[in-house]
Amino acid sequence: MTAMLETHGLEVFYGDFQALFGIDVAINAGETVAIIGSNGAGKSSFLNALSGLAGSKPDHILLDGKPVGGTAPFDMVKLGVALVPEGRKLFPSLTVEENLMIGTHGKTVDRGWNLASIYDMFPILEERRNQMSTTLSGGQQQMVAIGRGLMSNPRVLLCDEISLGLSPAVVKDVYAAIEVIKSRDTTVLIVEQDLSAALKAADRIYCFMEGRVSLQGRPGELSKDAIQNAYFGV
Ligand SMILES: Nc1ncnc2c1ncn2[C@@H]1O[C@H](COP(=O)(O)OP(=O)(O)OP(=O)(O)O)[C@@H](O)[C@H]1O
Repeated sequence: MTAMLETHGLEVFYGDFQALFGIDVAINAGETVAIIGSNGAGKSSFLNALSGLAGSKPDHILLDGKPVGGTAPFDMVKLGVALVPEGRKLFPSLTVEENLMIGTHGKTVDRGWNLASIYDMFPILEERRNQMSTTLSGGQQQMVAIGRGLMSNPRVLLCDEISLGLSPAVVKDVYAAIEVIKSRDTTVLIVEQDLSAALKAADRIYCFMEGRVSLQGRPGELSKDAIQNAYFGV
């Protein structure tokens, strides 16, 4: 079976500095995959390459077996790969609804994500639809960022550190939304420093260390020690 999205020997450079050293990752349609790893392991660089924000060689990233590495970010969205960026990156001068609508620009296929389905998942956003995004709490802003990504009706949603800086109760809400997204046949790739959140949500995990995959497998099949070794390098 051809994976929906896969990388083969993916390398990412920032000038002379190499952040990723030959990453092989495969994501099948309908799966939720988590990339875990400590600060600087290369998780964001990986998502940036998948979303076209960081350059890569064409055949280092395959979508349905076709080379897409180095494709411009907007064209990746049109191909069905949407990013929920670290730090949310909402437009501060726009309302909640305007921020959500920005996401529709890359939409090429209707997979059922629209304002109604986003508001169904996050009712608080409907209440606040006309408020400026800056007036929302951190958790609500994260909901807008997830909603904006979904508004492009992606095949795969790439989520970078969606629990960062949120209280445990809000993290629970955000991950409840991930369950809804999964149940609607959207493939999800999450980058997460919160190990327990990642292990709970993911069908499979990849652990990165210093720009390389240090461990991969299904959460239930990996021992706590193996994960800690791969994560911290102890
Ligand atoms: N724009 C950049 N220019 C130069 N080096 C960078 C840039 N972005 C990231 N790096 C470096 O690449 C390496 C991987 O960083 P990356 O942000 O991908 O890791 P990460 O696992 O996402 O960490 P974090 O959780 O801190 O975001 C780090 O050494 C980082 O300093």
